[in-house]
Amino acid sequence: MSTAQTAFLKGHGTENDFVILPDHDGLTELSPAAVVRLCDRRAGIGGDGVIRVVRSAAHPEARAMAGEAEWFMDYRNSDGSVAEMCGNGVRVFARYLQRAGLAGEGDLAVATRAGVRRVHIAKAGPDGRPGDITVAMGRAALPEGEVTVSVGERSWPARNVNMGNPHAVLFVDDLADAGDLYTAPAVAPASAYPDGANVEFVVDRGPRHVAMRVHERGSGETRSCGTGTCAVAVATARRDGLDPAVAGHPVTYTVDVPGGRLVITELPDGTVEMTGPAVIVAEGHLDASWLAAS
Ligand SMILES: N[C@@H](CCC[C@H](N)C(=O)O)C(=O)O
Repeated sequence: MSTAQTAFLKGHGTENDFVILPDHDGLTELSPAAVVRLCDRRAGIGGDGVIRVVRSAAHPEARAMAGEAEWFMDYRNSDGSVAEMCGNGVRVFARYLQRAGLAGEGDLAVATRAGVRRVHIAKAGPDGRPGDITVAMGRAALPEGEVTVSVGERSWPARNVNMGNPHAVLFVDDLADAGDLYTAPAVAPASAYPDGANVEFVVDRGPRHVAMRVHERGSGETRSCGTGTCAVAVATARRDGLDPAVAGHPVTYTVDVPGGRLVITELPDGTVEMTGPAVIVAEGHLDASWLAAS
């Protein structure tokens, strides 16, 4: 990374936080080691992941989507691994584009490794507070087969939900049942998740209202996971005997996370919409020699 390419921003969506690297022309070599250094909360900027902002036309994985979406979200987990999709990240990505004058309030499309996602940036409030952002997250896939999640000696049946990235959703009596989540819960069978899993622990809060904790693949416990809230809403709806495709009307769940609240709606066509906040908190420049040392 050269000195001319070291601008960064820091942002979060319901406290799922990211280092944002504008690299519009795709000139930056971003190694897994550099991602780990950037996400380090003591020796780096700190974050659950890194979002590189690249023109779709400038990225080999996104070139085919360039006609539909000008911008590609190159998302990395804090351990340096690549992920297909990040729900909170897409909202923060859109907020970055808005702040940079590259998108306005209203509709835009964002290319991700899970495909193009359509985004709507709501108007700012009368107090100037930025409007919430809604993302069309695509359809949830619900692979068949039993899945079990274990923490220590305890095990629960879980639902396999894929929102472009893999999730195991389980219902517990108390969110404390998840334990300290310093290590990843065990998910079996391994064959259900060849690329690993994000794991969501869910409790009921009221009618169509749940709360969750998450252990994210590649990042550990985070304060929120957008794709996770979508997986949770769909899994909870099925548990409650609700399928919008059968009912013929949308089904909405409020999902509380440690870092805030997201509202998730599954539509009769099977697609899922996520609405929530996105905040840019800082903007600056990285020391290029520090980053080059990784
Ligand atoms: N926090 C994200 C998900 C980020 C990717 C995930 N850890 C994975 O590896 O699939 C979200 O808001 O969806």
